[in-house]
Amino acid sequence: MTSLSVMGVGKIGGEVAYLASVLGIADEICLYDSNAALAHAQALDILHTGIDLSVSTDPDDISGADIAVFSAGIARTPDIKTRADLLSVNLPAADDCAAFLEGYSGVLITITNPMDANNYYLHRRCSIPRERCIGFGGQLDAARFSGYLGEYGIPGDAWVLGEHGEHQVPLFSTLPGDVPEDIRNEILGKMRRSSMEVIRGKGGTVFGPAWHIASLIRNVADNTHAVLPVSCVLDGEYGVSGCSLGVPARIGQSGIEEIIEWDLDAWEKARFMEAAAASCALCRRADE
Ligand SMILES: NC(=O)c1ccc[n+]([C@@H]2O[C@H](COP(=O)([O-])OP(=O)(O)OC[C@H]3O[C@@H](n4cnc5c(N)ncnc54)[C@H](O)[C@@H]3O)[C@@H](O)[C@H]2O)c1
Ligand SMILES: O=C(O)C[C@H](O)C(=O)O
Repeated sequence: MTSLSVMGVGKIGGEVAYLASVLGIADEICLYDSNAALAHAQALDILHTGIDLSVSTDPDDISGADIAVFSAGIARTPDIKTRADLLSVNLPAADDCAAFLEGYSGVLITITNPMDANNYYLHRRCSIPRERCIGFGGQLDAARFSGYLGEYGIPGDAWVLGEHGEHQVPLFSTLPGDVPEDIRNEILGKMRRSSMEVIRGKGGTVFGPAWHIASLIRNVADNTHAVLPVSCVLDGEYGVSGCSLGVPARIGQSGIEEIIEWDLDAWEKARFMEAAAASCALCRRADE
């Protein structure tokens, strides 16, 4: 029995609620949106699948859920160059949803961009312990990285740390073979541009992120202890504090069980520290 609340049930939140329902990950869901008519319609649409689950649109039920997803706010259009550009426009949505998360004792998953800064902001604003604030993005970035590695005929598992944004850090040192710096930079450039190709074509990324968010929710619900690339509020790990950033972490029912510190090579370390500087600066701006 897992209960899930989704705050912001537009393209991504709606798809996550649908997937969590049809995949049997959650059997109790609460859907909240500032557009109450949309939340009502999404609830009805899910109920019309005929799946046996309970669906609420009462915001008072948000804080009772085992897992809460924050996906409310504005998404990028082709005119919005970076996810960081969404900070000030999405803080009001974070504040609105934070009001429902006071004293929250479940696991919060942050989706809304800039995801790392919003994860840090909600951790502080709602006093939710950092272990229970998981930022989503690394699994999606890793899937994209894996696609590019395939294009270049490079074998190995794809991992992406750092910021879910311009400062993402694909790991090449964990691959079996050496990848020269010019190829690393070429692949990183493609990764930075990859979601915009989807946004331009269909108005937003949905299937890719929703699939991986559902998988993250399942890992929490099923207490798998799997190691995944997720954004964690750092307190000295990797030499960084004062922001949330993508790192390998063990995930279970209580949230982040362990942050794992991997040895990065010089190229990765330099980019990880750039990511930390960028994320810390955004987090400070959010706190102002
Ligand atoms: N982390 C990731 O990998 C990832 C992936 C996809 C999308 N996103 C981000 O998720 C967010 C949502 O994207 P989307 O495509 O679903 O957008 P969307 O516009 O389709 O849906 C957003 C929903 O949030 C609601 N909303 C806005 N302000 C609100 C508030 N104050 N309180 C409650 N609800 C509010 C809107 O009514 C809308 O239904 C964006 O910031 C987007 O960039 C992140
Ligand atoms: O790129 C975006 O703005 C949406 C999301 O963060 C994504 O990576 O698909």
